[in-house]
Amino acid sequence: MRILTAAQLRALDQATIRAEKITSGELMERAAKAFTKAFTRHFPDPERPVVVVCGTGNNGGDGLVVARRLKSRNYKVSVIQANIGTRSADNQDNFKRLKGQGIEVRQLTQGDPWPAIAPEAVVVDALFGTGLGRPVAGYWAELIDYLNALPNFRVAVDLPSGLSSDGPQEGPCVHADLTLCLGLPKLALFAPANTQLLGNWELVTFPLADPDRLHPEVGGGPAYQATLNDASELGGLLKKRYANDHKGTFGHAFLVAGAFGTMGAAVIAGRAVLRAGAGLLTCHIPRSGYEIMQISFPEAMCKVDTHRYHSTEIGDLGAYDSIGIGPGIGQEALTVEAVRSVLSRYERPMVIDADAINIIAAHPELLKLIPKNSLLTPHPKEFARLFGETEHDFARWQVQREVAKRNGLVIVLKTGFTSIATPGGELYFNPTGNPGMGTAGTGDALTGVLTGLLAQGYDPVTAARLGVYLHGLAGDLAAEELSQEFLLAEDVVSHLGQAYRKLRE
Ligand SMILES: NC(=O)C1=CN([C@@H]2O[C@H](COP(=O)(O)OP(=O)(O)OC[C@H]3O[C@@H](n4cnc5c(N)ncnc54)[C@H](O)[C@@H]3O)[C@@H](O)[C@H]2O)[C@@H](O)CC1
Ligand SMILES: [K+]
Repeated sequence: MRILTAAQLRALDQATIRAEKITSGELMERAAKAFTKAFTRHFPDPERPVVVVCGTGNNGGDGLVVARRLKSRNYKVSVIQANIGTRSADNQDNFKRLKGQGIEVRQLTQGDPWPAIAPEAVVVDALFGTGLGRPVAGYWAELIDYLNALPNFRVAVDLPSGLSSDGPQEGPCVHADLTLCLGLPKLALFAPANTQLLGNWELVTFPLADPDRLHPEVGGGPAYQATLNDASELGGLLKKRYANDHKGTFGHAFLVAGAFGTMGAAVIAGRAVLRAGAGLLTCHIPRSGYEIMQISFPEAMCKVDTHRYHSTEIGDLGAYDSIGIGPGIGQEALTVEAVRSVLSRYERPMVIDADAINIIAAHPELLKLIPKNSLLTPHPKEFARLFGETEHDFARWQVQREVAKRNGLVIVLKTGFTSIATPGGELYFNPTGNPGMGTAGTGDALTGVLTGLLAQGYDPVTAARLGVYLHGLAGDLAAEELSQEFLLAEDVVSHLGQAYRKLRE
């Protein structure tokens, strides 16, 4: 599913109107109908009052249609009409259509005292959407502050009013508890800095033209800026398994993980490699980790280092279909040399995580040794160590894209909505996962999943998109069953089976 800028969304609306021979009013009706359906799912009780706060653009127009539609379902709905500027044509039409419906409308003009809103009412925020042209200021900014100070549950139409859809946040913004985003996702939904403003968000879909056909209309460049991974596409990327397949078919993975005190990282990552479907796994570990590994994880084969506590000398790599390196390896000088040697000798895409990333950050000359199309999986702090600090989420995505392209790498930036930048310049966002996964070892599990997918012959971009999705989905299924608080990394790994099954459905 494509992620478009506000300007591209406007072009898409026009393309839809032309292609389907409908009016803009009919498109607004479509959007508001889909919104109302989602809204009534969240708030099924028509007795609970709903106050729709409408602006004068099409976001306000949506709000007016929503009010009319809720009224026809017998909801106790009223409207506050904020007279911000000139009404858009569809706003005007829908304002007229409110007449005679028995909906109370209160007008709000600059300088008016704030309207009273019953505390149990759901406030529907339809002041501004993607048409926001500048930060909200003056009286209307104070209205936003007033709404934010109320105890009411706030549901945003399309975007919380005041939110910048395509860039860093400037100015006041409604703090929504729930955002029902219309049509296609906007980049702002994925920015960690916007989490508090958006509340939970959901996408409300309705038929729109195909954005991939928009190119000429938006004046060059790609017709979309990023893509949201969705199950229907990813499910189709899963490889089939045949009756005569055997462990050789599914690849032999090699994992360099663990040190004295951090052998758990090797156990978790190793389990994830095989649970993701790789045929064979060999782990390179320091001598003191040998019993730990063999006892807790008998399915793995072990290559034991000459050093008791760290990995220092890593042997022949020729036999392996994929390599994962980094979880728990530490940053000892001898380990730095071991990483250098692996990076310079292996020629296929590999997975680089955790301490291997920190080692590369401390020895930037290593970046050039990384085999092309390898996967790097930094979290934001590791990303900053590698590629420098950025001012905001949008700048970081830009840097992520540039470094992925320049170095020919797949960069997996681990956040709430993990982003994946590819050597071809694409940016993908992942929708699965939950805060319960913020617990020790889940990153090691992701390294294992990715290494396991590469071993099975998935191309690196597909491995990243699938791996991040499956890992997050396994975490979601585990949290559903066990609660977010209870979750351990091993629960994520043990739910990979259900995640695969669900994705194949
Ligand atoms: N495909 C879709 O998703 C559709 C979306 N529609 C809705 O249309 C919205 C966009 O509508 P518009 O483009 O009319 O824009 P908005 O309704 O978001 O706001 C534009 C209005 O606010 C004014 N304005 C902008 N920034 C301001 C500021 N800082 N202070 C004061 N006034 C300001 C503008 O001059 C204009 O009058 C979307 O967010 C969505 O809700 C639908 O109606 C049509 C279909
Ligand atoms: K809004």
